[in-house]
Amino acid sequence: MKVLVGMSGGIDSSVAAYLLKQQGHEVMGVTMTIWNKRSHLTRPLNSTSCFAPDKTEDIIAIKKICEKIGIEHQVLELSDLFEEIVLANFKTEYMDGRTPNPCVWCNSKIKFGAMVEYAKESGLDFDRFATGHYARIVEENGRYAVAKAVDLKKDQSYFLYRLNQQQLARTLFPLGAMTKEEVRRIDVAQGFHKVYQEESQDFYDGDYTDLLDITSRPGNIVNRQGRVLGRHEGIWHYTIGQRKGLGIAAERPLYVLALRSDTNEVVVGFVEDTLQSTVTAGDVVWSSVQTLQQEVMVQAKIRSTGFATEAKAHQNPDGSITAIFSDEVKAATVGQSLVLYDGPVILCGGIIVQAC
Ligand SMILES: Nc1ncnc2c1ncn2[C@@H]1O[C@H](COP(=O)(O)OP(=O)(O)OP(=O)(O)O)[C@@H](O)[C@H]1O
Repeated sequence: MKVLVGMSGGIDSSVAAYLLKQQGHEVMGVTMTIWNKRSHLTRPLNSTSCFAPDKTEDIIAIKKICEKIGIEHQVLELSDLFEEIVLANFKTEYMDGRTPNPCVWCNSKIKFGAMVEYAKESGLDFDRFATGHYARIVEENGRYAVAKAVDLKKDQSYFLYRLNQQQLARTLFPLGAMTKEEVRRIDVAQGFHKVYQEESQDFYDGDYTDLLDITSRPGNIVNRQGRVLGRHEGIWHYTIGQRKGLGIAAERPLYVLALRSDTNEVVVGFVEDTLQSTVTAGDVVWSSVQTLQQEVMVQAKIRSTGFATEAKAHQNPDGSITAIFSDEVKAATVGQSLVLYDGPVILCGGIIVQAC
């Protein structure tokens, strides 16, 4: 089989490409560059970031690894698309007071979407696209679904729930059944990386004001009753559930409860105000099932970190999904994703529109 592997220069994609080659596939590496338009920004991330390999030395290092594995390598310049699709969405969401997860968006729209299509249009010949993600794809009753990785500590299935059936059908995750330890051992044995590489951590580690080309709009920090407690420098500097850095003295710790874009207010409250039991998500992507015909018990995740917890889920007449958690969850955030699992397998997921 001809397999195109997304190469970030990190341990995981290097080992994924190596394993596919060992299995006898015809492998080729591809690296997308997406930050070129924004070279004025501080370096987005550590050297293994999904978004980092835009510097010449990074590309040279990736090409060296590909040479070692014995595969061809191509660079695809996608900064226009990244700007149009991921950054534009990120900006709109933030300006509207939501907290988006750009990695979820980028995976479905760019990495497993536009990049793969662009690679085909550029004349690259391949049957499957592979990455070094820790996740699995299962096929049942004619449908593909994303499932958790065997190494639960490394599981990245949450970030991949928006992949559609067509994307899943052409995708391979060679590391899904491996532990990070095993992968690291292969990397060391093959000498792909001389120094230990940090994992990708976040989307962008600079100031969002620079990234989004927006000017700060100071406003009020208020409590749930509307009483003004302090001032803020722009609502996008805050995240729901945040406790530190509010700069307000109170008898008990305060948490960010909501970001109101219409009034430009940050709403704060006490820990008990951050707890919710009912979370609703729209713009649903169906993975192992096409619909929820009746109420089902699931394990649900409302953010990329932490484990899934028990909930009862149902589909609403407008197509959205609602999870009612057995134990209250903390700071479910509008704009993040609600992902429902049946054991290790993703049933569906969507963008959180309401939590109470
Ligand atoms: N710029 C890129 N071009 C092509 N594929 C990429 C790029 N960045 C990341 N990928 C693919 O997406 C996978 C997951 O990316 P992520 O940023 O989560 O890195 P990671 O888990 O630290 O993996 P790695 O160790 O390979 O960097 C990578 O293993 C790689 O296959």
